[in-house]
Amino acid sequence: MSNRLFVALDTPELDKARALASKVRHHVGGIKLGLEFFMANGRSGVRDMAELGLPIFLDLKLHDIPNTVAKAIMALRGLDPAILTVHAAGGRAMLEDAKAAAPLGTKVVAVTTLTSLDGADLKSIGCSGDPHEQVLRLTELARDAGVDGVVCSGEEVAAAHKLWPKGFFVVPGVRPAGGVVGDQKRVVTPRAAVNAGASILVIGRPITQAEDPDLAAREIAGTL
Ligand SMILES: O=c1ccn([C@@H]2O[C@H](COP(=O)(O)O)[C@@H](O)[C@H]2O)c(=O)[nH]1
Repeated sequence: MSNRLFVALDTPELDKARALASKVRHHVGGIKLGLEFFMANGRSGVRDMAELGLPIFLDLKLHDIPNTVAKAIMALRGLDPAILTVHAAGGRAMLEDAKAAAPLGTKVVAVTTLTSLDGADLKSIGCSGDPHEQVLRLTELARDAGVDGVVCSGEEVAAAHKLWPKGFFVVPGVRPAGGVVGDQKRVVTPRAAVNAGASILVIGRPITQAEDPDLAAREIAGTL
């Protein structure tokens, strides 16, 4: 992928998403649409955004029993996003069925441990080990289940890449040096994420909430 920067357009407003995408389109390699966009705009909204001609990453983070996830993915047929997310914690059978249900051209990527969680959060939901161990455990599971890659933070991507040299690694929780971290807890800079082995970076607010999103995207892309 020539430009590894995917912009997260986290808004329910189609017009706003379209306007932002038009502003940054020359500095990003793709567009990430998440739950808030999909809940508000559905399939037609995704189709609308695809008209810009950039790859679409549909970040729905599906997590349910295997049959339900597979049927949900089949119901997306026709949209054929470049990338689609499911939660690795759904387990091996769910990951296998998700991959089998997805169109050939769609990379199915498993979320390992949300970048908004730290060790204390994991402990509070009953997970033993720190985020690093949890990411590696779920990376092995995703690899063995036959999906295309994982989502992890820039703090774990080098170790995950070592476990799975042919995997596709999506890294959110990325902030330019000194940027506002917000609700993210495991954060690295764009350059550090790429150096550690990220296949693509997902960056939202540092671009979409900047005074000049076009300039912010250009500056970030320039550091990669
Ligand atoms: O572990 C994860 C998985 C997905 N995300 C998504 O990435 C973007 C990050 O947005 P920022 O504004 O740059 O924080 C957002 O759409 C999340 O849903 C993540 O952050 N962490």
